[in-house]
Amino acid sequence: MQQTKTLQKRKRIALIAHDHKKAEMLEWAIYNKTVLSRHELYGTGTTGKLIEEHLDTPVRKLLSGPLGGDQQIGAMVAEGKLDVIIFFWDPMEALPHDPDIKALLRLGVVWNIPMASNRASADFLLTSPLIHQEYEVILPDYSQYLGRKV
Ligand SMILES: O=C(CO)COP(=O)(O)O
Repeated sequence: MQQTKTLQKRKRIALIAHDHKKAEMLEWAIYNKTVLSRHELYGTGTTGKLIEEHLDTPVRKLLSGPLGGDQQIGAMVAEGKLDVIIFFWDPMEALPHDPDIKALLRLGVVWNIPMASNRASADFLLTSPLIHQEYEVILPDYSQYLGRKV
């Protein structure tokens, strides 16, 4: 039988931006302050602090990315504790925690999480009627992997 989960009206949204993308993330977040403040916001350390200060909206701050913040967000995804990820990652610079970034992006796909990596897609997500709706999502079926002998 297919497994589903119900996404509440108030979404749990993770906001993450690399250093060269922080200004863009902040501008986007300020522009979308009204919508964002209706949801539960999470962020990696520095991004979260920046957004909290400028939006005057509480953001649950995890560790800074290079110190494990991406992994913490990834763990939340795996545990079904996040609904949306807005992650403006830097396509122009290699970062020391690249494996963590890749791991987070992978888990977002594994768990069928709506993810935006740039402003255009973030706008699509935030203007979707689903952002304020309660709705049911079908969870991916990984029983074939769970049943496999390692
Ligand atoms: O490095 C990050 C994500 O990979 C972001 O971390 P900060 O928000 O702490 O800068």
